[in-house]
Amino acid sequence: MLYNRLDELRERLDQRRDLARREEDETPGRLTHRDNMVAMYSSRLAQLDAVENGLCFGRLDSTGGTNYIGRIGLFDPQREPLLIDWRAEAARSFYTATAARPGDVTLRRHIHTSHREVTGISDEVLDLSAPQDDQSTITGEAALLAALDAERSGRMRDIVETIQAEQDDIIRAPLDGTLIVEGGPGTGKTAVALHRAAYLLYEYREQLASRGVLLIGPNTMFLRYISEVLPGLAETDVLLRTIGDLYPGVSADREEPDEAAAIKGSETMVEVVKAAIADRQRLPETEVDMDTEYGRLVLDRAACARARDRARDSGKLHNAARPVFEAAMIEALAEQVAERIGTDPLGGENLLDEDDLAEIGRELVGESDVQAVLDWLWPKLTPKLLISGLLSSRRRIASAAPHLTEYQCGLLLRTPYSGWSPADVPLLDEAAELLGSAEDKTATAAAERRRQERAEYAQGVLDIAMGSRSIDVEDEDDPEILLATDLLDAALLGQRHVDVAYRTTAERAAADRTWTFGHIVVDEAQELSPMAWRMLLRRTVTKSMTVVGDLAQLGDLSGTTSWSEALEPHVGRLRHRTLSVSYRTPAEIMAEAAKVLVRIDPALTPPTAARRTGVEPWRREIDDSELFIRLAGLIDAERSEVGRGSVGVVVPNGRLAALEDLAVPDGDDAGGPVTVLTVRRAKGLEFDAVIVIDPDGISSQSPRGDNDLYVALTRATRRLGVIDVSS
Ligand SMILES: Nc1ncnc2c1ncn2[C@@H]1O[C@H](COP(=O)(O)OP(=O)(O)OP(=O)(O)O)[C@@H](O)[C@H]1O
Repeated sequence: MLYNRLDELRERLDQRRDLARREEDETPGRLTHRDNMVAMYSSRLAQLDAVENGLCFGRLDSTGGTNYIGRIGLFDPQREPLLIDWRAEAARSFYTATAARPGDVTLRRHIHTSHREVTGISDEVLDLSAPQDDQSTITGEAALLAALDAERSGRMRDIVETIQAEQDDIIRAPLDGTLIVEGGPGTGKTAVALHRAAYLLYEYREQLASRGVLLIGPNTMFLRYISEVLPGLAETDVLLRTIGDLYPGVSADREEPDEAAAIKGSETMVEVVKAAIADRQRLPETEVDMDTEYGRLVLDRAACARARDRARDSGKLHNAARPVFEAAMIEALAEQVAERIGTDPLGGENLLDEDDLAEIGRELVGESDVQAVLDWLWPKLTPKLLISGLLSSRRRIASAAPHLTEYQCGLLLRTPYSGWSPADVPLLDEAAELLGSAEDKTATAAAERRRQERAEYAQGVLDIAMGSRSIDVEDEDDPEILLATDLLDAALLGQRHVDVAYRTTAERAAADRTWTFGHIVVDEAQELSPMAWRMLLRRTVTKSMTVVGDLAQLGDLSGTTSWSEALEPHVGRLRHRTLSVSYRTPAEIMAEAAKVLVRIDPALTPPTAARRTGVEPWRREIDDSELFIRLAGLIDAERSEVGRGSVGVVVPNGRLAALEDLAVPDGDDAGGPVTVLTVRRAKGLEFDAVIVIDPDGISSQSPRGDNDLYVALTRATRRLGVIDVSS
């Protein structure tokens, strides 16, 4: 019945899309309207396709009746609920009712399906005095344990069927303010962060639809790993980004030494960027000369300094202050011309008046020699020009960052046009803030801004009404909503000829550096440097954020060591929540990792493992010369243990090149995929079996090497092996 309803809805959307496609009115406004409608229907259809598997996964019996819980809400034609969206308040006790505190819940049933078939159920009877079906068994943990033991495919799955009470509490926490979620490895921080994004988009639809939600992850491999979770929950309007690709038009894939990244991440770089800009506001050694139609004109250093001071004192950003500098320089040049051609031979006042001077000034501005001098003394700068100019000149680095040693200056130095590293990106953003736009602020620019605002408004209203709302599918029947979007389209997008193609909020946000989001979720947040936080905090006006991380897993040298120090000065008081149970790492493996955790900080305690597997971690010592060949054999053995499950081989940075040929990216006849990776890449990921190579090498590769080793040892869901390398 549920699937019949889903099919009906799909068919209806499909018909509407066809109808929209056949729209024949070819006037520009109607064409845009048609394209928008087609895109929106397509995106809604994709959302319905995404919930096909596991559409309904739970049943909740309470004294008030029976409800079915699923990925979306469905209603019958009489508007009676058929399926309750997992995020609705009515579904909440599915996650929170316990035997000790059942509330009015009598039975919780997990329904297991494969495609459209029910393959099993597991029941938890919460009120033992209630009449029981003979078939019911008390299997509250069965669904959870089955999920935890399941093979990992290389893509994270959602946990919507088995969210635990402490996780539910965080997922449904109010939107306002900044929430810090801490928890050890495998406690579900990423899972909770993703489900919270989906929940917030459902619960605060109108607030968030037009501004969108941004999720920051540590690297692109991680973003790929989590990329299927939100679409599977029918949410497509979350922008997933690393800090390195948050700046539109920049893809930061250049590698650099950790030490260089650490320098760039420090907050002192704000002053360095300011100094680099000041450095580009030059003065000539003695004088500058220009050939003009009035002959050769010369301005001395003092005259240039006066013009520079006037521009600096204007309080404007560098690019906006350029016209001030230009005006002061032209004034000085025009006076020189006036003296030359307007002097009264009889000794009276200069023969040229204000208007003449202005006319001379206008002519001088158009002179190419004059412009070349102005560009040299006060160039219009883009962030990319400024930062690449800074980092490719030892002289400029030393002048803008006098606090750095020569060795540190050398670390920052790079050849021009050699691409951007992730740590460069917050510098670009800082530069963009300090430079201001390099475009002339002409009337056209203002008009463009107004046009954008109008388009954004229209798009926002559309998003709210149609595009990015969560699926509460019966709205599809609501004539008011359809009428509203049709009217908006006709009025705003059509009659006013505002030329916006339909783009999701996430797409529009991705293209706009100054976009501010309705909510920001930061995963592996301990890795963010002070400069990265500055960049991110510019993307939120409301400071509504969910920040998840674990300080014990901090690897980045300029990362976060205290949440309150990093954030409270910018966002005010923080709210804190903790996750205490590790769902990934079995007790046997957690015991191994705990030995490293005490080295990091004896006061820290590891999370409690949700399960034991009975499989102890193994340890071998292998001679360096035999490592490759013997490791190949050990990987094969692990693959046969975990079937189609995944194997991860975590190596010190320096061994990656020698061992990466052992990877089997997509799996083969012998088993599932094998990934060979450094700790940085492994962050946030998990594998059925993990082999950690050369733990001492990992520990000693960075001042945070023990943290890295702790991360490496906690990536396995089932099996762990450790190989010490001797030489
Ligand atoms: N309630 C749950 N039901 C089923 N699986 C869960 C649950 N909570 C977490 N998991 C699973 O546990 C594993 C670890 O979760 P996740 O990656 O979110 O943890 P984490 O705290 O982010 O870990 P790390 O800090 O090591 O990156 C994932 O496979 C996740 O799906």
